[in-house]
Amino acid sequence: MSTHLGAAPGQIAPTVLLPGDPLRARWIAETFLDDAVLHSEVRGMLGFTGTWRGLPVSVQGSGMGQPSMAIYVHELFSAYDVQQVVRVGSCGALTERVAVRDVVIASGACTDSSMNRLRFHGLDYAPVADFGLLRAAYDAAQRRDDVTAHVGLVFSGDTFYNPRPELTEPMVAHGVLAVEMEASALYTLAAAHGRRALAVCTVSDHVVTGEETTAEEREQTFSAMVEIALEAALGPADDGLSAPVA
Ligand SMILES: O=P(O)(O)O[C@H]1O[C@H](CO)[C@@H](O)[C@H]1O
Ligand SMILES: O=c1cc[nH]c(=O)[nH]1
Repeated sequence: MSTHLGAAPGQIAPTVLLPGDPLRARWIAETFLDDAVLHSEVRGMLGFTGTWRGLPVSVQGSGMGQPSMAIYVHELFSAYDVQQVVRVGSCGALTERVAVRDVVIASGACTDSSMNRLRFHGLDYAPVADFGLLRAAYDAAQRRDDVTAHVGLVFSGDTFYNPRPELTEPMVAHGVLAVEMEASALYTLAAAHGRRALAVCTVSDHVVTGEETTAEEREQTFSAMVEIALEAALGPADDGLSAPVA
């Protein structure tokens, strides 16, 4: 056990999917994993371990915002030796190039959070995704015909209700596709611990058009994102074409 996770040593897999919503964690475990076991419910932040295509994988709720997420990811890395974390989140689209229910694979994350500046004594740091996970997620998304995926920057904000809407236009002009609340600190923590991280997010709402999904849809319907994350972390289905030549 660690301070905020109830799992016994060895109960968490080297690969963890990380939704903010603990109920999305339960839906993922029940929908995509075989033999999923609940191993943590401290503060209601549910964590499960099961298998996907025979490979061990865990799913852990992280809460909303970088301080909450960082508690869980720090403990996953330092107490459970987790090797790779793929955030499976929701995000708000900032540009009409991106539609509700599209998937955004975050190559890097800007932020207004002070967490990185505290770590680097006021200097800026550029948090980026693990390239291997990023490339694998892009490839997994390209194999599907049921979702449009975008690779680019997200903005990991400390506030959900944006106090500075005038910043949306310059951010979009500088390549930011969507807003969410965790990727930046996740990427920094992974770098600090020498582990792999990626954020794959489904667009739950559109900051420009006002279109939005319901809370239930955000909890239980973002399947493509989950399958892309699983394939990125654990490998594509064996299609028989990649078997080694005898
Ligand atoms: O749906 P999740 O993964 O929680 O992600 C997004 O949703 C929450 C805000 O509603 C924030 O955590 C944001 O990053
Ligand atoms: O942080 C978030 C997450 C989803 N949608 C938003 O607008 N912001």
